[in-house]
Amino acid sequence: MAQKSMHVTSEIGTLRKLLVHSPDSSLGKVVPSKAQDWLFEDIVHLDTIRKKEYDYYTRILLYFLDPEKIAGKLKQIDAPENHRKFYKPDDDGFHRSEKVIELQWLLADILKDHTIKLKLVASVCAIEFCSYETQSKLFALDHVELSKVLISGTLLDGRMLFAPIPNFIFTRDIGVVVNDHILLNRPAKKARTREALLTKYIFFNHPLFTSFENKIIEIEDTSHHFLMPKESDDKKVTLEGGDVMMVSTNHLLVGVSERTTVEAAHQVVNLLFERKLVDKVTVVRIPKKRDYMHIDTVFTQVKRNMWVMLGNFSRKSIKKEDADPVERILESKKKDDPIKIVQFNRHDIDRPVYFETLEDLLINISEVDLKSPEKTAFIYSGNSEFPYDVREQWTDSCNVLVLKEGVVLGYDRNDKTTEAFTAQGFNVVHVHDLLNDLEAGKVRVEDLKDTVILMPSAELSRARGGFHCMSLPLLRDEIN
Ligand SMILES: NC(=[NH2+])NCCC[C@H](N)C(=O)O
Repeated sequence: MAQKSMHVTSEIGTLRKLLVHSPDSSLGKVVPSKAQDWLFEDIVHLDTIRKKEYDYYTRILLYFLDPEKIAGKLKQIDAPENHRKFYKPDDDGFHRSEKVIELQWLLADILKDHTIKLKLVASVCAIEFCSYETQSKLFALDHVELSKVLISGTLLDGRMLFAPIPNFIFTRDIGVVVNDHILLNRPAKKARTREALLTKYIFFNHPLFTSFENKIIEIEDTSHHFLMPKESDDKKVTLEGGDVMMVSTNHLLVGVSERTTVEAAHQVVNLLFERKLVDKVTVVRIPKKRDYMHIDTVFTQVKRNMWVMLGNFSRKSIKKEDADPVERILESKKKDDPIKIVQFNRHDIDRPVYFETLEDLLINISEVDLKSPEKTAFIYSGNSEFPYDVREQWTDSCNVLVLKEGVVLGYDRNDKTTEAFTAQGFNVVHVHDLLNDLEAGKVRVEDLKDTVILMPSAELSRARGGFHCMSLPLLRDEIN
């Protein structure tokens, strides 16, 4: 059988291809007064985020997914006279990996085509309300420069035409591969609208994605929404990839959250069932809160039988409330709405299954869908100790990316969560040391098992996303 070029059936199969976007100058343009609108809580230092943080992500991804590009060459690549050109998408020396795929590079590629350029410039100018003159000016730019301007919003001479899209590094939210299809998002926040537009053009037009022909799923507003008065926003259709998880060949999770609406989840269930893409869709409703934003900020998978999650949604914290009824009643006023979990089965759609707690669902996935013979284990954010649990969740302790089963990338600042990994028998290694050992031949990627790779995070974490958010997996090995 020919090797599939785009296929994802789990969160934990060995990662072979993904889409990323390295921090462009947008991140250096976030101003305090716009930080919240642009979905950052703070401003970040561009040079640090690039050189001291994100470059490590690129290196480790290439080491695992496309080693020919990097193994044994790091010293040369990082020599000062090379000025990081290996990491710069618009530079001739850019790595151009077809495994660790950079969106800006793909965008520049499709803009070589006259018709696509025309359509995309007009669409961007329409959503950004540009003048006709600006539109003509943009159209006159060459494809590489135009790709930069469409992302950063700024011309080479420094003139700002429209807002940057600093959240473009969170490629997860753009779309999710469901078996051999891709489900595109519909962002809830205005700050992320242009991202969705640019990537839609890439998926429909770039030759790398020909295997997605007729397999791109888009969701649309319904007349229920656009004919209604403005207040009835519950019919709005928005969906972000952080709320979608392909947990097994036949099973997709969809979060209903600050970003993804009930109406969108409803459409996803129907669209996927019509196409017989999965048998089960579980809708996980979490409180609409900035801290949580998507389901992947409160849990992600580590191994077939292991998950990292926020204890607030744990069976234990729900039980604790039974202890003292007065306390429970008073406390419950300020507690989050409980999580609600409903699972639909394509063959018996009128009889959904309800799960009481998040752990019940995750155990069911591990033991029923993934047939794990071992007991399911949970690692809790901040080891479930207040206030570390919520502090570390805020800096994405629950948002890890699996490179291969049991080998995950996480932030180095979440100390208590890291301790909880150690208690489960995990090795902990800093990416810097791991890269040195890999280059020295002391360690091989194939030999790594049950390991948390700690990534520098002082600046990156202020953008409010972790490595799960910074990745759009396109190909993962099947797990058996
Ligand atoms: N899948 C995720 N959790 N993505 C995180 C996105 C963070 C980004 N600043 C936002 O608020 O949109």
